[in-house]
Amino acid sequence: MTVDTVNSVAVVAVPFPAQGHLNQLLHLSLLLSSRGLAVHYAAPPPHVRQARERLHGWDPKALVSVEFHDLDVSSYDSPAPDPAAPSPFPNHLMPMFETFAAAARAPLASLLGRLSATYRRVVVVFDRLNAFAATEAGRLANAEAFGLQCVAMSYNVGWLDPGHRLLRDYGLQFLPPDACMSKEFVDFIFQMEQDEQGAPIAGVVMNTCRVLEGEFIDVVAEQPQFKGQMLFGVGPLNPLLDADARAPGHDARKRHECLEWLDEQPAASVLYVSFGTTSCLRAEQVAELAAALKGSRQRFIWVLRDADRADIFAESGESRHAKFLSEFTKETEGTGLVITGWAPQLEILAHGATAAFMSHCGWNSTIESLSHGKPVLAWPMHSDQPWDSELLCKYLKAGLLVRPWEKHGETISAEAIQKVIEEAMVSDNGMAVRKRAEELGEALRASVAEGGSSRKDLDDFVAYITR
Ligand SMILES: O=c1ccn([C@@H]2O[C@H](COP(=O)(O)OP(=O)(O)O[C@H]3O[C@H](CO)[C@@H](O)[C@H](O)[C@H]3O)[C@@H](O)[C@H]2O)c(=O)[nH]1
Repeated sequence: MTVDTVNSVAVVAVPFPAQGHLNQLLHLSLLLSSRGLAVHYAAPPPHVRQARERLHGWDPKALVSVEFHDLDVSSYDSPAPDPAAPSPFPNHLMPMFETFAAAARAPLASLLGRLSATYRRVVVVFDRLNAFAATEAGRLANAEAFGLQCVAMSYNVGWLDPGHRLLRDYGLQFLPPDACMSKEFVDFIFQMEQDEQGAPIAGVVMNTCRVLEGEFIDVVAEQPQFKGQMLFGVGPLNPLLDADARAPGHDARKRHECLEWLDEQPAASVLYVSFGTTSCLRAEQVAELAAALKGSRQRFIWVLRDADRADIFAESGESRHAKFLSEFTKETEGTGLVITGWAPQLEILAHGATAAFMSHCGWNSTIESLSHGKPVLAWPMHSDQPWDSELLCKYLKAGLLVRPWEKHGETISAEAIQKVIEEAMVSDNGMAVRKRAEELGEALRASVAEGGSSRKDLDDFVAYITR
């Protein structure tokens, strides 16, 4: 591949505007720009800013290698999430999702038009929720489109055929999408799929790899919907940090205080607790979890925050738990830390003092945890998370279930939570699950290293788009 071949290709990344998606396309953008490709990242202005400010695991200086573009969309409501809502799905984000889907197409088309006039080829890598980007790429003679799959590939197997033999063989349950997502969001996905039917898609880049989902990737490749598409399993996309948990280019003066605290703790002694960016716990559930953490006498870091707003910069920064926290932090001083702001999750997971992760099983959290060799205490909240929890606990055997999704309407008692914490942190079974996660961590590291399957798929993807 000559320098000219690389230079004559522009990659345009089009993320879906929510943290768990912005993040993955930014990792991929940085990986591609580190290979010398011209990469453009296009999103509504607050989401460009969000993706840049929350970048993790990379030297922030790397951001200069990507060109960021604002896709101006009209204003939308950005309400606070409702922790007491009957459905755990973050429906408060719907006005923004709908505005984005309707309005981002025109500014994207104009960006693609400009790039198409300058470059030999324009490669659009779009979040698979944004199929309109593939339609726009299809209007240009020198553009092609690849979807980025931001959730487990095995999720597609369940989505296409919940009774598939592979699921039956492993005793895995796939819940219908409309059980775990709001009706509005399911309708939104189907509407987008329908509108863009026939959009020309060259292939799918997957934030997963053969170590985790080889059998499922093979099944998906056989499905009529994916026939003729190339599949590239390039994950984990998140950087893999060493156990000293120092991201490249890190500035010791800006290191989060929780990392200093972790430095003081014994190896593999801390439970990390966090539920991503789209979930809230009801006040009574917060109290039960707090009692479990205290009762277990295990060291912990707990990220206690609500779901993001559509525009995270509209957030007040105040925690609704401030009163409860002033007491709890006194009672647990020395044993645990509570973070109400943004936590450096990758660094925490990489740290040698971290033993395990109590998580809602968002796909980022799942793959970030496994890629740092840490098991998951699975507490799925909505969307693909119940599936990820099945995969983690029953298939990969690197997770322990805190509570099945079916009980999402109930408050889980402190005793029940504490039992799982103790199982993970001190029992023989917990040790076996931790060992299994460690093995997977090593296998994932090997996947992205020279000779590994993810490295090869990324090489193949770059070779194909620069052909
Ligand atoms: O204080 C925090 C909180 C979160 N994170 C990061 O934020 C991301 C959260 O992503 P994820 O774990 O996937 O959870 P959600 O934010 O809930 O992600 C949404 O998007 C995912 C990808 O589509 C889906 O798998 C989830 O179900 C969906 O809720 C991860 O990279 C975390 O490392 C931090 O760094 N610090």
